[in-house]
Formats: sequence, C-alpha cells, structure tokens
Amino acid sequence: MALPSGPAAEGSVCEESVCEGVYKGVCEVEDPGAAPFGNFINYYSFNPPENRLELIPASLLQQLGLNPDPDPVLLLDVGCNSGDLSIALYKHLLQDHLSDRGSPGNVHLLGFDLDQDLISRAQDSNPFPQNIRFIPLDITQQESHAELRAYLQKFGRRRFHLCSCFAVTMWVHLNHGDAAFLALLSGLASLSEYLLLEVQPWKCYRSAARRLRKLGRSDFEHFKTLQIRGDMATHAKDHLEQRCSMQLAQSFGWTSWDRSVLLFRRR
Ligand SMILES: C[S@@+](CC[C@H](N)C(=O)[O-])C[C@H]1O[C@@H](n2cnc3c(N)ncnc32)[C@H](O)[C@@H]1O
Repeated sequence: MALPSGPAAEGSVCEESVCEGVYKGVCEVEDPGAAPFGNFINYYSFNPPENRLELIPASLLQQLGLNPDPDPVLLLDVGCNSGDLSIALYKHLLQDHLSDRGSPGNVHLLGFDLDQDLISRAQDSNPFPQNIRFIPLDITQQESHAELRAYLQKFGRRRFHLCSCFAVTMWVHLNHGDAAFLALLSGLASLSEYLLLEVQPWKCYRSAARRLRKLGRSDFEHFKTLQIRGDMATHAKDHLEQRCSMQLAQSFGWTSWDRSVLLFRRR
C-alpha cells in the first residue's frame, strides 16, 4: 500500500513551535530547553488526545480481530508522557465494552516514558490500575526490551497485540541518531503484531533545532549529520516493510498538525 500524499507541505504546527508560541508563558517559566526529549510538561494542553483519536476508529480492536475473551489483549504505548493519550485511547477502543460491562475486562495497556515525573503523574491519574500500568523506561536502552519481554511473559505472549508510538520518533532520532531511529522501528516491530505510528515530519526537526538555538543551547547532537531526512513517514514505512516484516495496513489520515497516523501489521 502506498502512502497518501500530505495535505500541506510547510508552515504547519509542531510541538516545539506551539510550545514557543501559544504556551510561551508556561515554557519560559518551565524552560523548554529542559524538555530535550519532547518531555513537555503540558503537552496535552496544546495537543489534546482528540487530535489523534478522531482519526482512529473506536472499533479498531474488533476490526483487527482482537477479542479480549478469553485471552488477554495487550497494548503498549511508547513515550506516553503524562498518560493522557494512553488513557484516552484505551477508553476510546473499549467504549462499547465499558458501557456494556462497566469494566474494561481483559484488555491491558502498558505505557512507558523516560521521564519519571511524567510517569508519576500518569500513575496518579490512572483510572484502571488493574488494567493499565505506567513505568519509566528509555526505549533506547538495551535493558528496556528485556523489561518489555518480561511483561509479555507474564501473559504468556511474545508480542503486544497493538503498539502505539505517537510523536516519539523525532526525539529518539535527534538525540541518538540514524541508527537509533531505525533500531526504534525495528524494536517496536519485533514487539508487536500491529503498530500504530505517528512520525514527526522533517519540518518539525528544523523547528526543534531552531528552538534550541534561540535558547542559546548547542544543537541536538545528531541534527546536522542525520542522513535519514526529508519524507520521514516514507523512511519509516520503507524500513518497516523492507527490514521488519511489517506491512502498511491502513492510513488513518492526517492530524490537525499534518501528521499521518499509520497502521502497520506483521506480514
Ligand atoms: C512529544 S511527546 C508525545 C507524547 C505522546 N506519545 C503523545 O503523542 O501524546 C514525546 C514523548 O516521548 C518521550 N520519549 C522521548 N524519547 C524517549 C525514549 N528514548 N524512551 C521513552 N520515551 C521517550 C518523551 O519523554 C515525551 O514524553
């Protein structure tokens, strides 16, 4: 399946430019330079969960044949920040279940983020602690994969049924380079049957780098030497399809920030 072409080429919003603009007051107090991994403390006040959820069908689990009875369905949310989108996605995908039974039943979500403060906030606001867990984890560290495998083993599974990775790839790429960008995609592919991916476009890399320069900080370590640049969604798709036995199953369209939300499935 080919990627649909985007609605706008330039001039759309990125988390960095919004953070500089609309939330200037907050960011100046909190210092956006202190969020070099995209670990913005007020992310959901400028990019609410609905921006992504409105593209994702509430019946997605059923459409993918993921039925939580009798075996558990396992979801993973990568770089979950303060958990708002993870929880909203969970409720969104389980809305029929919740209204019929009043409980989420056998669907489990694991969310992780490298920022311990954000994870503490996610834990404090978790409405389903029996079913949703938030843990601190840096996906670029080798040990993190062992921890995710250990979680899967408790359920007797080798992979998550559905893994979501929204607006994280750029931060790994800028902070750790090309190899880490590809390793992130390969690692997530090896952990999931289905992968829901929102990749930041290249213009957001430029905004992020500009933001650091304006703050008088040195550039992201890898920005100038990245070889993988340009059409980031196509780079991700090519890697997943050519190297990771994944296949683009569906494009859910474009968010209000002009980012595509893509669903890949294991071949
Ligand atoms: C822009 S926010 C996106 C949050 C959420 N996924 C969403 O789209 O609503 C990026 C998040 O990725 C996290 N992150 C960046 N690099 C990471 C890594 N190596 N391991 C885990 N989380 C990471 C950041 O801490 C931040 O919370």
